[in-house]
Amino acid sequence: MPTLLIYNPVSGGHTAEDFVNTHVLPLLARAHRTPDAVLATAHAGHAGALVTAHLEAHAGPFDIVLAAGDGTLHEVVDALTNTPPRGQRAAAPPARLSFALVPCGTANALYASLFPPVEGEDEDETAYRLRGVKALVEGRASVPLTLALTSIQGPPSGRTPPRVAVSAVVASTSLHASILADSEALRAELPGLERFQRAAALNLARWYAASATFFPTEAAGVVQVYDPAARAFVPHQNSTEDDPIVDLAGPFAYFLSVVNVDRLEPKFRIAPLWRDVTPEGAALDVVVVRPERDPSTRMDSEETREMFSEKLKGILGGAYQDGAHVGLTYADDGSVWDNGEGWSVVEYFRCGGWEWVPDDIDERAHLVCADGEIHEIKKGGRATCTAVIPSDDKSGFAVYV
Ligand SMILES: Nc1ncnc2c1ncn2[C@@H]1O[C@H](COP(=O)(O)OP(=O)(O)OP(=O)(O)O)[C@@H](O)[C@H]1O
Repeated sequence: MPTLLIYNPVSGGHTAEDFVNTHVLPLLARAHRTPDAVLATAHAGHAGALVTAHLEAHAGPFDIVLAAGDGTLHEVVDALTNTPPRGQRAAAPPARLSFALVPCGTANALYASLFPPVEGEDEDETAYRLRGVKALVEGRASVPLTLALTSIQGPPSGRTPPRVAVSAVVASTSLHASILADSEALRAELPGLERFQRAAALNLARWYAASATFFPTEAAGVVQVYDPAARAFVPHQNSTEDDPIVDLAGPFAYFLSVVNVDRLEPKFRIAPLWRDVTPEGAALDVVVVRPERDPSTRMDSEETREMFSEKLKGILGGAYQDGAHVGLTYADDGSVWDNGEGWSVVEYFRCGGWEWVPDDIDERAHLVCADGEIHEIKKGGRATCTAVIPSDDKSGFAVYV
């Protein structure tokens, strides 16, 4: 199958070029899979343009070896989904595009989720980073990717058509979108994961004024929510087959949906159920924290937000303990337990889609993050996110595992 190798020389710790030359190209050559082209990205947005141009000139299906992080993968799936087919892309029926990922980014959420690091296993780092390429050269089947399509719409009276952001990892608002909006400015100073922690500290006390709506998955027919007592997904109490849509009032502290991943960093398992209870068909897992579920939150004030920010830090810290946050509940006095009794602290939804309508007065609630890229909802607008999966094994995107 035609193979294209693309690397982003500035992803993460700038290791991609050296790693490709030293390890990836020799491995491909030994397997007689020398790429038809080896291309380096020269600027933001270039990965999408390179792949689109290549697919317009050559017929698929294609394998792409991608040495980069999640943001570069996002550029490729976003560009191909949003660019009307021309050339070979228009002449031939849709062809599947399969990626062999080489983790060279900062977070590498998708790679870490597909190949979760095993505690105590002392595989060396080079072998670990070559697992995706090994799966390709060993001829393993690629696994289809679910996509999250987030339509960013302006006010009903506006004339700009909605922009559809395509995610293969995350679509979020609230704290996560604020972190990604602020962390980019810290990239030069802090090239590693620390920049996300620094940006988190700046934003932990913010609450986001918005309302959200959840739509059911086709498979379940209802919106599901994780029940810490049952340790399982159950139908949300407001979702029935006749009336499955669930509305949620703000304020929100955290609102993050994922596809394909259970973690955002190798050890940060924010959506553990994605891996523990594999979704059937197209689905999104959405992790929500609403501060007013805390029984000790009596009124909204700066002091309350500061106090809740400490609690939120502890709650999200559960993601570093193998996803323990999803089992936390509130005692009557607002303290947080893990005994399964009381209100769940985190609302963990499995749904087919969601809608987010920010209040006009809250500027930060207008930010939406799609795989690290930040979009802004115009005043009076909304964001609507839907999960989609390839309709057959000849279309869409897939990854070698
Ligand atoms: N030559 C280049 N110069 C500057 N920016 C580039 C270049 N090539 C690509 N980019 C930009 O680099 C950004 C970051 O890349 P990428 O997502 O691969 O790494 P990362 O952000 O370090 O990792 P992760 O997304 O896994 O945390 C991409 O969004 C892309 O727009």
